[in-house]
Amino acid sequence: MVLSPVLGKLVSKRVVLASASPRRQEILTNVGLRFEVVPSWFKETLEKSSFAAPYEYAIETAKQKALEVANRMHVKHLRTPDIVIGADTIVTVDEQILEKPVDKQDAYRMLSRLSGKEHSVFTGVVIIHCSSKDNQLETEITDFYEETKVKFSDLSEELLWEYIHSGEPMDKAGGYGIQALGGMLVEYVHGDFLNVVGFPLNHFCKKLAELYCPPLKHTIQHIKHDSIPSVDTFESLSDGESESSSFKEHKGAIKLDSPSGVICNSENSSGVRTGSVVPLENQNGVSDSAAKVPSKILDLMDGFRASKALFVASKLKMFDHLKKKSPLKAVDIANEAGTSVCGTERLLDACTALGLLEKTPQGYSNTDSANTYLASDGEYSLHGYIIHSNDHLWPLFTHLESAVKEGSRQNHRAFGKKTEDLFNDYYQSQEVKQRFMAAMHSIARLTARDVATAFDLSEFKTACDLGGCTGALAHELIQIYPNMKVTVFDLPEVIANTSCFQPSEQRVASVTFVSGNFFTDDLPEADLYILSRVLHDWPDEKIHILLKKISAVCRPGSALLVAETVLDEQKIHPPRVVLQSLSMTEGKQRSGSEYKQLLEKYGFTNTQIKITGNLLDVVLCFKKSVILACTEIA
Ligand SMILES: Cc1cn([C@H]2C[C@H](O)[C@@H](COP(=O)(O)OP(=O)(O)OP(=O)(O)O)O2)c(=O)[nH]c1=O
Repeated sequence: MVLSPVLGKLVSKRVVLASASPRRQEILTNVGLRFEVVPSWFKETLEKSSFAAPYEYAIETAKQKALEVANRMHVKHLRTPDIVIGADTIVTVDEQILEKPVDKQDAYRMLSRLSGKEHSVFTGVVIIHCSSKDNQLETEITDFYEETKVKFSDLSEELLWEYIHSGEPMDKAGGYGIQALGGMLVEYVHGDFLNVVGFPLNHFCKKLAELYCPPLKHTIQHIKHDSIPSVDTFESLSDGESESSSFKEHKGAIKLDSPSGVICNSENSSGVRTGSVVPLENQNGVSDSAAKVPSKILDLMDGFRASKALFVASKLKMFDHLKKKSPLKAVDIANEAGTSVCGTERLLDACTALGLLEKTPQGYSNTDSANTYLASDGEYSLHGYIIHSNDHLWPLFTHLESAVKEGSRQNHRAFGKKTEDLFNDYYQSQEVKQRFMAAMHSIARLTARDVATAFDLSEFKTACDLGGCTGALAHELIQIYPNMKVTVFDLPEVIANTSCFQPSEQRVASVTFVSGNFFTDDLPEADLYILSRVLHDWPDEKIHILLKKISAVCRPGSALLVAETVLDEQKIHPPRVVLQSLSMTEGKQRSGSEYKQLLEKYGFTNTQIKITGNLLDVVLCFKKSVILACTEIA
């Protein structure tokens, strides 16, 4: 079992831990999993006597906890998670299930039952894969449990009450915490220690490996040529790395033009279906070796086609046409877009193959996510950023080879202008300016809620979003913190163009736009300064000027909030951000410890980092010598 390929696959997914347990959060954070925490509201009231075995009760409770969160996120927040993890820990002694004590007497009752005896700790875990079809939540559930045996020594009354008065038993199954003071009660532990603490990490990692990197089936497939086995479509082929085969069953016809041969199904040890390919020349007999199809590499090879298909369909507003009316035939869309019918049909089919559209005999329709993220008018539309990617990033990336050889940004090759000229260009040409602002607005809208709620900011009465562009984050902040007033500080050319991005119904008075250059002009006063997607773009000298200025104006009690994607300590995850670095800006992406170090240099301490699972993570730090408690919002 190797964990990094699994984590690599999960990094682009919205993973949610449906648990308020700080122990579970810590255990999963320690292995490098990136996840959001959304505690479950499910009440642990299942009828225990209806379960044949205690572990069944723990699994069912874990399942209900996770399903409650998956449903709530799906319905309320339009944010269907990809994976929800739930867990439930119980202690069993003399065939009785003990959960968390309700009061000290209850803790006494539990602990005295455990005194001098061996008991079992069961944790039930579920991993739910979620998807949304026709606005309905669809789930695939994997569950397991782990048992650990723990023996307590004989506990005197005195010791029992001393322990109960410590307060530790109250939020723990069985009324004790083995990882802290409760450790003194324990004579021995047989099995996974972390299982007792609330999460069986070893079993969980094995399960993830089974789901995401199933072992390759090297054994030869025996195929009789007169009995064609049931077949999968090409998408389900696995090189041991493809996600599609891991937990989705594909049914369909044999892919006749498959270059490699006939594809047949097999089941691995965990009951997960995998595909293997039998070379054509061996179909009449027994194959010597099952060829591996490196689907991940093939996907990477073809990635540019997929990106460009998305860009062009967005640029031609195909998702907008289909949002207004659907289903539509290729010819209707071609008429609307002023494009060729045959070209449009190929593009629409490509978008369908990529899962962006649905195709029926009546024509093409948007999927739910195309309606939400690709049509240009949606609240969370990525249209602006997609157009920026097509018009600005794509030309830059065609010169990647020169960029790597020269170690510099390739604006002169891509646009015939030097970096400096091009940057000025953003504020010269109205079209380029609007495009850039729309791109920034796209990302800010999509991330604003997670950035604004990563920490409880309610104690800050005034905030200043430096380089806050269209004010998308500012508007989210005043929604969540009605007593906050936010100043958006940006270049005059930007501020002059913000009107078309303003929400109609908001309390506009709480957001003020101020023009200025944050490197050279005085900064507005605020309790909280915000730098969202700023630091990664600038070289160290510029960052020095900016952070020095912010530090100088920060009053005691003031804080700085940095929203950036925080890299892991090896600086290889998440891949999206590592790839972003290839555009060779003079700035750089940083890991959590690098942000902490950087901010400390300018007198900011008590740094807290929240990995949100969204495109931006959040770093909050406070001006030195002032200690403020800032609690996370779950
Ligand atoms: C036995 C034991 C339990 N525990 C904890 C693990 C669990 O957090 C808790 C059992 O309660 P659970 O109901 O499993 O979990 P929870 O209420 O803490 O969180 P949520 O329901 O939101 O997921 O007891 C310890 O921390 N140490 C121990 O030694």
